[in-house]
Amino acid sequence: MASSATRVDLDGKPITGITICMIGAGGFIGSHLCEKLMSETPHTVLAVDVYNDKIKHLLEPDSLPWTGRIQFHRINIKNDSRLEGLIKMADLTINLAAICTPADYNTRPLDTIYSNFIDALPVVKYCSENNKRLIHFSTCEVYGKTIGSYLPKDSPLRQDPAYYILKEDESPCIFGSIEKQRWSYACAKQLIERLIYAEGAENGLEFTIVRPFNWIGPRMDFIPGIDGPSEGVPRVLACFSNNLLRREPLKLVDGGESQRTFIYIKDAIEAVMLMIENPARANGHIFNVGNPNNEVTVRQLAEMMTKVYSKVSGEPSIDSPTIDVSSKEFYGEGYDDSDKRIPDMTIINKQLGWNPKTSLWDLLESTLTYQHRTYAEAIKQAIAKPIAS
Ligand SMILES: NC(=O)c1ccc[n+]([C@@H]2O[C@H](COP(=O)([O-])OP(=O)(O)OC[C@H]3O[C@@H](n4cnc5c(N)ncnc54)[C@H](O)[C@@H]3O)[C@@H](O)[C@H]2O)c1
Ligand SMILES: O=C(O)[C@H]1O[C@H](OP(=O)(O)OP(=O)(O)OC[C@H]2O[C@@H](n3ccc(=O)[nH]c3=O)[C@H](O)[C@@H]2O)[C@H](O)[C@@H](O)[C@@H]1O
Repeated sequence: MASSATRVDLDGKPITGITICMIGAGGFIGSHLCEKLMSETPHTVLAVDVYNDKIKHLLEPDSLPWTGRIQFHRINIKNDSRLEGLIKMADLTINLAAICTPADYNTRPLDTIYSNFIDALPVVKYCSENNKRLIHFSTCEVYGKTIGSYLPKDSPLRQDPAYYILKEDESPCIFGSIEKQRWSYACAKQLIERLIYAEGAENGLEFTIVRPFNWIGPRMDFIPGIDGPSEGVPRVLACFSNNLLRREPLKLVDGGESQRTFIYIKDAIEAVMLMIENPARANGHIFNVGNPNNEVTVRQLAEMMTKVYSKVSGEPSIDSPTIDVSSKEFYGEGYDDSDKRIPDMTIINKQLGWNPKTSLWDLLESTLTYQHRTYAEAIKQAIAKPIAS
């Protein structure tokens, strides 16, 4: 329930309720953001998506304390004239809609480019023309590869943070060649960032751009064959969860040497809330949102998830918990990878005073407890079915 105590922003001013048009509200991040907005703020959400399974618990039944403050609009933003009306009704638009799973970037590059650039264009245009504030979700993938990755393997400069820390206002965007279609997503996101920035500079659009660094937690993507296609390839948290639930080895792409920093979705949502409620501090900025303290290689992530899953499920791990696969076999031709992703936190710290809190072990423990509770029984039944029939 929205707290009755007066809520204030970072400058001590009372926060009044606003209307937010949230596009992509039915996805992983959108579902957590809607939950937070409903339970802790007075704001109203016009939730736009083609799916609503992940926010059903917020929409039904009619007796929920926030009834009337969230409305679902089943709209495909590619071709629906109702979008502009919703943006006009709102004080703020948050655009989360995108194709954003690496398995799609090199196998469906056209859909990826259309989704991340072309389909986002009208949203930017309507916000700019109607003087509405926009929070747009970009990605840490816009940084691409680190400068350090191009240095000789034995160069001592590889250990120098200047060659790998990713800074919003300084780091270049380094992508592979055009045949490496993995970068179709990053390139489309980069161009929409540039367009939004230009709308700000030339037409006064009030914008904030978010670059998430591997946000993970409950409701991320799907478990193949249970609540998504059997042959689908979700992001790494769901791939590894699926393997653990099915007692299969976790697949390490190209040796699992790439490095990532993972952040708990609930920590990241706190940062977005600060952006929503402190426009004067957030407008005109691009923010990295990640947890620089939670860096692991993908192999280390697999090992940690195996240990945590054993703990939460009470089942011992299998004898060979991981297996190596090539990226060509796993993702197909045209895959490439970001080598290392550590966010610089200076700007978000200065503007919003935000810091992540949750350790990788703790966030995996709560997330894998959720995965086990939600899926273990369904997986058992799915595995038993062919034998029974
Ligand atoms: N999760 C992360 O760590 C992460 C990292 C980097 C960037 N991002 C960005 O954040 C945003 C949200 O990511 P997410 O993890 O919640 O992804 P998600 O796939 O769970 O959510 C995206 C939502 O957008 C909806 N959508 C897509 N196209 C649409 C259309 N044409 N019309 C209406 N709805 C549409 C989808 O149905 C989905 O519910 C994306 O823009 C993504 O690129 C996320
Ligand atoms: O989440 C993010 O911050 C961004 O990064 C992701 O990209 P990536 O981190 O490469 O995507 P994952 O699917 O989560 O893969 C992470 C790493 O694990 C590896 N992987 C994935 C799945 C698997 O089963 N095994 C495996 O080794 C991948 O090759 C990659 O190196 C996606 O592009 C976006 O969701 C988002 O923009």
